[in-house]
Amino acid sequence: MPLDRLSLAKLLQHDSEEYRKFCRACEDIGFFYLDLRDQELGDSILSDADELFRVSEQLFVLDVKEKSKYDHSKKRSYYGYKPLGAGQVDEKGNLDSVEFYNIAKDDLFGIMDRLPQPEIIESNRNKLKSFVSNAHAIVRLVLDLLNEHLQLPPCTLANMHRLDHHSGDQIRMTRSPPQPLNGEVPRLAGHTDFGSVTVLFNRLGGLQVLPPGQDAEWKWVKPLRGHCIVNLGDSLVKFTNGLLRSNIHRVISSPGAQAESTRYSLVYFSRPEDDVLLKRLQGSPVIPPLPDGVVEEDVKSKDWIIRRALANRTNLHDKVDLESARGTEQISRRIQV
Ligand SMILES: O=C(O)CCC(=O)C(=O)O
Ligand SMILES: [Fe+2]
Repeated sequence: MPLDRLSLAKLLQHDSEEYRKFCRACEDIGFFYLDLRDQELGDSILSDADELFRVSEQLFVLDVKEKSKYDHSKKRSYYGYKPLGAGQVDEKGNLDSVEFYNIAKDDLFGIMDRLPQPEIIESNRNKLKSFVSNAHAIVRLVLDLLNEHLQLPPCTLANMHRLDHHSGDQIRMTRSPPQPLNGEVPRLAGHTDFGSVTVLFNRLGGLQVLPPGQDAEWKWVKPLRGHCIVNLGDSLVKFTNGLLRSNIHRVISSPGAQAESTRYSLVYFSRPEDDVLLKRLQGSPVIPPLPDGVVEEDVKSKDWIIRRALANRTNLHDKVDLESARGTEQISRRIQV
């Protein structure tokens, strides 16, 4: 997929051509590469990511019984461990083939009761915090540029995403075993991200996006050295009544010889603060109005995320209803009905 390659340095300097490309990418696709090289914040997060990929290897190598002590899904929390195959990916009942470990920003910054963590996480709290601070700075840049593009009152978006306030922001580490013979079933089913802005690092192919339109086909997103991938999530679609786009994406078996290797990814998900309502924002002259007679539901960020994160878990439901896991996928397709 020929995604834009935007430069962090240029966006921080508010280069007008880069800003224009950024705004277009957020409306049309909702996915772009961000070149992090030769910029202080960028170099810092690249080095955090290198270290956390090593931490992730040491985490996932633990015995599954040990890791499963940190599966909190029965307590309706998506933090901690999600075992391989814990989620259903399609109507046929096929299971995912990726394991996750989710670490709450609020836990790292001491604004929630600490969850129990394996030693390898405990001993790397400072690195994890550094990654969160840097990822959050990238998120803040994206939100401030979008705030300007939407002509919202200053800091409208930033004030819904404060680092020291309760939110579902999290780091996710993922590992997926080699699957050279299992090309048909996605490792992670097609979805839009639940929150606001995602900052993603991966090293092997496997990620695909579904462009807009009726006849769209899945396109590979190739990892690029020195870059992260940034994508927008459901809340920005809801805040802007569909002006901004949250692209459907999935993870399948890596292409060619890469299919023989274990795939890791490292993600930062930023999400609106827990009590923020996911509704069209007031005060922007460019956000389209709701159609006549449409009244939006009052759904809080926290409830939206928990519903989506746990809806496909086979240990929580007698029968998984994939429809109830959906977010803004239908809007993302941009198919006129
Ligand atoms: O592993 C990847 O490349 C993407 C993961 C992803 O989309 C997610 O965890 O939401
Ligand atoms: Fe995702």
